Amino acid sequence: MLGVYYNKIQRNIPADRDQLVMELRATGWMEVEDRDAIFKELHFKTFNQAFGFMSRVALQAEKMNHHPEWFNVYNKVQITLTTHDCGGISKRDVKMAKFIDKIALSM
Ligand SMILES: C[C@H](O)[C@H](O)[C@H]1CNC2=NC(N)=NC(=O)C2=N1
Repeated sequence: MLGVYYNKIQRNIPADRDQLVMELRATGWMEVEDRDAIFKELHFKTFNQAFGFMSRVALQAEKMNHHPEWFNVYNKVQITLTTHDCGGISKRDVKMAKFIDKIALSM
């Protein structure tokens, strides 16, 4: 099952990929221009909230063995998601993006 799980969302199945990326776009994610990855910028009220959010995402990332590339300054967190093993966006990234959205809403 690991093979399936890690599968890149193929560019040659545009309908599937477009559907998933469209759903993510609706929640503020965008496709990165120069690599196959998705990106989102989140703003919190305080550094404490931003870091609290990051802590919860970090625990989930470790559980999934799927870690975000991220950058934090005070209350702002920029996140890029991609899958090294397949060199692009996979279902793991979609799962992580949805988790991130859920946690951000709960902060
Ligand atoms: C060797 C290790 O399993 C891999 O590098 C894991 C760790 N974290 C990861 N994180 C992300 N975002 N993508 C990966 O493909 C990935 N793979």
